Amino acid sequence: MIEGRGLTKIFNPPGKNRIIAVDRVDIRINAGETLALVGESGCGKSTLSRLLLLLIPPTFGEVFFEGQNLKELKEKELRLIRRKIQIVPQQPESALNPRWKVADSICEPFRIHPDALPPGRQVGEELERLLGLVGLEPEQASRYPHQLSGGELQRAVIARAIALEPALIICDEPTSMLDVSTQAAIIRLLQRLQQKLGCALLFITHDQGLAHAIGDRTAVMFGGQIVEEGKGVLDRPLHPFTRRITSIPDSGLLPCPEPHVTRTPGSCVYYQFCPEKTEKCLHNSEMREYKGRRVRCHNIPHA
Ligand SMILES: Nc1ncnc2c1ncn2[C@@H]1O[C@H](COP(=O)(O)OP(=O)(O)OP(=O)(O)O)[C@@H](O)[C@H]1O
Repeated sequence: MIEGRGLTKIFNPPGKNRIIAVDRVDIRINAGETLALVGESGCGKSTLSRLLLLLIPPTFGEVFFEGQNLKELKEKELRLIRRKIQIVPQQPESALNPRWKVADSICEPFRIHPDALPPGRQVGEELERLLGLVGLEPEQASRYPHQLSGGELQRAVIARAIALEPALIICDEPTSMLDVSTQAAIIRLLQRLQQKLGCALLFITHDQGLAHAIGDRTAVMFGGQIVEEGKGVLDRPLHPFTRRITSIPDSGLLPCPEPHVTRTPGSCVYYQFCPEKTEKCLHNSEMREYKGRRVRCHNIPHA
C-alpha cells in the first residue's frame, strides 16, 4: 500500500555537522498489517515516518502510495492521500488545539473535508460514533484538553485520526508518555480499531517488548538505516545489532550514535560497534534477502 524506496534525509543545521538522519531506507507497509519500527532514540524513526507522508522532502528517494509516486502528484491530490494516512503522536496535546473543546478537535477533519461525512449524517452523529469507538464519554469531549488525563487525550487523538477512515495510522511512540496500565489500554484500543476498520499501522517504538507484541512484521533501525526486517525478527535475530538488543531485554544501553560523528566513512553503519566485523564491513552493506528476512549485513550469505 505504501512504499518508500531509497529514502534518505540529510539535515544541514547551520554551523553544525550534517546529519544523515535516514539513510537509503526501503520500507513497505501492506494494507491491514502492523509494521513495528523499533530502534533507539535518535536513530531516525520519526524522520522516516515524516518522509513517508512527505511532511519533509526526502534528500533522495521516493514514496509510493497505492502505486502512485507522491512526488508526481499535485498539492490537491497529495492532500487527498494525506487524508488516508493519519498520525497519532507521542504527545497528544500537540495534536489538539488547547483553546478548542476536545469535541471540536475530533470533528475538525469533517470541517476541512465536508465531503468525507457519510451521506445523510450529521457531524454530531459522527462524533457520537467516534467517541463510542474510542471509549470516551460525550461529557469528556465537551472539556478542554487540559481538563483530560493523558490516556483520555490519546483516545481523543485516536478518535480524530480515525474520523476519515484512514488506510494507515502512523503511531509514533503513542504510549511512551503514559503510565503502564493506560499504555496497555491504548494498545488494546489500537488493536481493536485496526481489526474493526481494517487499517494498517506503522507502530514506532523504542520498546522491543511492545514491538514484539504488536507487530506482524518488525523493522529494526540503527543509525538511520533499517538493518533487519521481517517476521520473527525479535525472536530469531540475525543482524548483530538486533542480536545485541534482544539479548538485553529493555536495553537502553546502546544509544544510537549520530552517524556523521561515529561512522567510519563508507563503512557499514554498525561497523564501530560490531563484534563480528571483518574487512568487508569497511564497505557499506546492502540489504540482503535471507530466509524470508531482509538483513543489512555482509556476513549474511546471499540467498
Ligand atoms: N529538523 C532537524 N534538523 C536537524 N536535525 C534533525 C532534525 N530532525 C531530526 N534531526 C536529527 O536526526 C536524527 C534522527 O532523529 P529522529 O527524531 O528521526 O529520531 P528518532 O529515532 O525518532 O528519535 P526519538 O525516539 O528520540 O524520537 C537525530 O540525530 C536528530 O537530532
